Formats: sequence, structure tokens, C-alpha cells
Amino acid sequence: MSRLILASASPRRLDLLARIGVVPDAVDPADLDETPLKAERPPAHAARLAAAKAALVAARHPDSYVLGADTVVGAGIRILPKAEDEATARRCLTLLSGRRHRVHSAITLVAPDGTARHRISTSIVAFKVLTAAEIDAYLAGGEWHGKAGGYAIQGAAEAYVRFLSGSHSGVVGLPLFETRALLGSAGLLG
Ligand SMILES: Cc1cn([C@H]2C[C@H](O)[C@@H](COP(=O)(O)OP(=O)(O)OP(=O)(O)O)O2)c(=O)[nH]c1=O
Repeated sequence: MSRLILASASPRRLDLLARIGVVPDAVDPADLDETPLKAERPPAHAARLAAAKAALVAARHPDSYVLGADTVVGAGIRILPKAEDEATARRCLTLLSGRRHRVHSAITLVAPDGTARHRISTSIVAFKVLTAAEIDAYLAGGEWHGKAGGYAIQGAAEAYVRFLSGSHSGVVGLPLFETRALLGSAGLLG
């Protein structure tokens, strides 16, 4: 059987794959420019980056299957950044407070013959109105670091989520329904 490479630095994605009994033969993250294109919509951005990550890593592993993923938080047509500093996370939470947003998680599987399969999961998440004290407390916890939209639903932030429709695993970073479908269609599941 061909090898499976996970093109991601996210430990959550490795954990989520393990939940469906999949252990990749290697993890080889893609490092690429994640700047949105001009007027790029959130789902198109997620799909483009998942495909680009998988393609970049596939070039290093010509005889393997390569799975790439990307998670984007969209508020209307805006793409929220991945929070690398507290000020960015604060801006994201202030924007998300009391409103619905979408989380798009795209995945791409590149086969050894170079063909690429794609799936996307879109979830709707609504946060309660966040008080200044709640935002301060959340920021102090540090869970926002490196997360799209400045929060991690798998941690304390879920207590602020009054509504979720879609895929919890998709919000965390790897939609398991779509991932199973993709791996299954490639014959990679037992
Ligand atoms: C909204 C949300 C995002 N996230 C994470 C998932 C992703 O890891 C991250 C979005 O950034 P991504 O660019 O999708 O992924 P990454 O940089 O962590 O890893 P790689 O590009 O190597 O695959 O935000 C959560 O963990 N929980 C959440 O609730």
C-alpha cells in the first residue's frame, strides 16, 4: 500500500486522523505564504491553501498520498487572520462577539499519480456577546495562539459558543466526515 503523508504542522490534525484509525506514515508540513488574494472569499481561500499545501508536499514525496488541509474563519466576506499575537486575537474576538461566523475547512488528497481530490466543510458558529472581562480572561489563557479567528473551539472558547451547525472536527481543523470520504475513495481505509 502507498504511504500517506500528512502535510500539516497542526497536532490537532494528527489527533483527528487518529480518531478514525488513520496514522500517517510521515508528517511533513508545508510552509507557504497564506496571504489572501485580492477579493478572495473565505471558502475559496481555504480550498486554495489546502490544495497548495498538498501539492507542495507531494512534490517532495512522489510515490505517496499527501493530505493537506486549511481552516479559515470568515465573517461575511472577511477572512479573519490566524492569531499570532494577542492584539490580533483581541481584534478577532471583538469582531466575533455576539455574531455568527463561518468556519471553512478544506482538505486535498494528492495521489501518487498526481491527481488531486478536494472536499470542504463549512460550519456556522455563533458566539455570545463577549464582555471585556471575558475577552481578557480568554486572552490570558493563551489558547488563541496560532488559531484561525483567534479562538479554539476545542478549549475554553466552546463555553462562549451558543450555536454550532456543521462539523465540530471541521472547526478544529480536519472535518472527519469529508476526510473519511476522501481517504475511502482513494482506497486508503481498511
Ligand atoms: C477556529 C479554530 C481553528 N483552529 C486551528 C486549526 C488550524 O490549526 C489553525 C488554522 O491554521 P491552518 O493554516 O489551517 O493550519 P496550521 O497553520 O495550524 O497548520 P498547517 O498549515 O501546517 O496544516 O487554527 C483550532 O484549532 N480550533 C478552532 O476552533
